[in-house]
Amino acid sequence: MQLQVQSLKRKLVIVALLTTTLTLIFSSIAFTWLEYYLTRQDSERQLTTLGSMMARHSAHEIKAGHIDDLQETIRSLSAHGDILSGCIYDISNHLLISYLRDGPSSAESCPLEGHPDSNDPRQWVFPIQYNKNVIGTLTIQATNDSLNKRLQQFGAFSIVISALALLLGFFASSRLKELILRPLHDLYATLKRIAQDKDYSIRATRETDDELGALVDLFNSLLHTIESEHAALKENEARFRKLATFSPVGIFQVDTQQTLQYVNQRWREIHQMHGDLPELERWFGCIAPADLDSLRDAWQRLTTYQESIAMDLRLLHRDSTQTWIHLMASSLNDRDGEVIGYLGAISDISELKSAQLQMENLAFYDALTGLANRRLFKNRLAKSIKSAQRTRSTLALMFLDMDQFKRINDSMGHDAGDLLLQEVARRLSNCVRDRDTVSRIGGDEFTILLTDVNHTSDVLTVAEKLLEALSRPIRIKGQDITTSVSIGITLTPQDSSDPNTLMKNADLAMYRAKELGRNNVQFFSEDMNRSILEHLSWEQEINDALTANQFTLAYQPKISLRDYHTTGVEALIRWHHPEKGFVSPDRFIPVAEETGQILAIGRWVLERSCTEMRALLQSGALPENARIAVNLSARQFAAPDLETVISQVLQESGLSPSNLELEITESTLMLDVESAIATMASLQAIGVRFAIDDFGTGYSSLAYLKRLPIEVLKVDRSFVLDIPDDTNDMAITAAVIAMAHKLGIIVVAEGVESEDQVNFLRNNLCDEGQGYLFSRPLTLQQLQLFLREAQTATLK
Ligand SMILES: Nc1nc2c(ncn2[C@@H]2O[C@H](COP(=O)(O)O[C@H]3[C@@H](O)[C@H](n4cnc5c(=O)[nH]c(N)nc54)O[C@@H]3COP(=O)(O)O)[C@@H](O)[C@H]2O)c(=O)[nH]1
Repeated sequence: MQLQVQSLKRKLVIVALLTTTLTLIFSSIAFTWLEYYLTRQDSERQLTTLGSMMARHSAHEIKAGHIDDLQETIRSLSAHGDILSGCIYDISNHLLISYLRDGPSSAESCPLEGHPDSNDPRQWVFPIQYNKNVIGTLTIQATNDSLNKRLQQFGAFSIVISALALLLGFFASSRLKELILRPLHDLYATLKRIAQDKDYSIRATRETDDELGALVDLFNSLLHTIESEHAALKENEARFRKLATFSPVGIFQVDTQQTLQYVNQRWREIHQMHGDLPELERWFGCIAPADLDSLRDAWQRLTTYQESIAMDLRLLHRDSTQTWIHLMASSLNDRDGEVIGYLGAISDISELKSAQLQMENLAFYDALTGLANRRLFKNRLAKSIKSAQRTRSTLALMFLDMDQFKRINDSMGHDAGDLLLQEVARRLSNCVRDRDTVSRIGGDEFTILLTDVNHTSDVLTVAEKLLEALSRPIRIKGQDITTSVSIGITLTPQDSSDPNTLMKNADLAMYRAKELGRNNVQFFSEDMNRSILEHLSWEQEINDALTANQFTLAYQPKISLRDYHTTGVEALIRWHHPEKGFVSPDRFIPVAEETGQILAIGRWVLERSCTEMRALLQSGALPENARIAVNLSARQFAAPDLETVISQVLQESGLSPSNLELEITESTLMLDVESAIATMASLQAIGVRFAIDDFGTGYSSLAYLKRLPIEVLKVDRSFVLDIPDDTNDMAITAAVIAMAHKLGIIVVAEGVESEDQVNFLRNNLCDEGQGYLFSRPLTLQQLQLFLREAQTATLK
């Protein structure tokens, strides 16, 4: 800036001097030339006049022959300093008389005598006339001496004048500089000081009354405005700072780089944070993990779309305590709308929250036991029903009523009654999972909501646990009190999906339990009651059957429909109950599946079938590529140790994996296709083959079928059953066979009972058949006989 001011000064001086110099040069040249021209003209006029006068005068003297007088006349030319020579000639141009300024020896001579005119002086020739007759000639030669002298004098004068003018110009420009630039410089210096000191009270001094003075006035008035606004701004800021400092609300400011710029005292108090301002991330780190995602989400929306924040959050302190805060934040924008930061406020709403919680507690919780009240229970029941409908899961609603509570309450007083209810509530809560809801819906009535019920037997287990928990004596006021409850149970979706109906169902079931002699559990539906009880007894009996070796295996041959040879056998479990007789696998396998007993049963079936198959193969009863097909239930298939179990069984029995075929139903495979593919692939890798059982009864997803490593597909017997009467079933069976062949899968038709069915299956190129037509499931001995007879028949 300084540099520019100096350059302005220099420019001003240079321009002034240059202008003056050029003006002087041009005017000097012009005046000199004019002077020269005029002086020369004047000198020539004088010499012409002198020559004319002398010629006229000489005429008389020549005529009169007065040569002496002529001499006198010509000598008068000496009065004129510039005349070099004057010569008078007669008519014949003979020199009569002459005047030579520098004497006869000078270089000058009379021109008509033919002397060279070396210096080229100016020359005039005048005829001398007498009575209009030319009687002679006068010549005059003159130098430019006086002209030159005059020019020299003029030049010297001009130089002196120019020098004076230049001096004057320099002086004038310095003065000008002083007059214009100094006020400008002062103005500049003032501005610089203001900028440096931020002191808007400084004023520039007005020194002139001209435009510069007006500029200073304008500048000062501008300063005045800025000073006032600055003061107002400072006042506002001071007010804000004071407000912020003493504010009961925590205030914070974040810049666009996401750095905390300012927090007030209250903000620090709420956060229990002192020292340097934390990074925004560290601040976020103080927020309870449960609220962090929503805060990040809101902050993202604030910084991206300038959406203001207003939310409740929990702040975690180092001492593990927490503070509820209400956070509000919005963007700060400049005049052009550009975001320049974010301003926010937080207030401690812990007390508000706890009051709210208390209110909620009053509204939703039982003040005596702290359990959910009827309102909250019904609320949760409705929500759980919806969620169970979505996830296709089962809920159980239990209605509990304390037996003899009124008697205890009346005899021991209400205090004791309250203590009893509190203890009952505690014991009930201890018997269920956290996600289940226990509530006291009034007096001595409790309800329990069990979510995600896997098996109905589990509900009974919980109910029995509750009965047991409450059967233990409760010590109140030094007295052991024995109490019991009657429990009514209803299930959704089985009984109803309406909350009120379910409450009514459970209530009714509870009354039935009371009628049946208290300390009792009853399910709402009779069927359910029966089936649950049956279920429980089956569970026990299966355990007994396993230990008492009541299970056996039957084998049903699979026959090639091309040449009717036995390709393998399917192992089917049989249970000969000591009292009930033959129990169908359809009856006990689902129970074993529910209780998990299927794992033990399944292992037994695998071990027995593999061992017996190995013996059959070794005896040559079956061809060496024959396979034993073993059914795997869903739970078995999903067991993480399936591969280990199969490998162990194969190793122990000595059966080659290539002689083992595992049958899995379509529905089992579809439970989790990806993991089914992985399980099958790992077993296939050791040489075990897979068959898909009951094909057509489940999802029949051909898309999945392509992805599953299946080698055998068993068409469900429900399709074979009505061949040749049901054209639909026939079309489906034919299509399934064709499709499976396209995928390179062997097809086995189940439940083949007639020749017509065989003909149809053969016509449609079905590979194998299994059914009563060929053989019912056989004992090992029967199978051996069957195979022997088949071999004999083939030989014949
Ligand atoms: N997880 C296990 N499941 C097993 C095991 N053993 C049997 N089962 C499954 O139980 C269901 C009933 O089996 P079962 O009563 O043994 O019936 C089988 C055959 O007897 C019957 N069958 C065979 N041919 C015919 C016929 O021509 N007509 C007719 N009405 N029924 C016939 O079909 C049953 C075999 O079916 P599948 O297994 O689909 O090939 C049954 O689902 C068995 O799978 C076991 O050890 N583990």
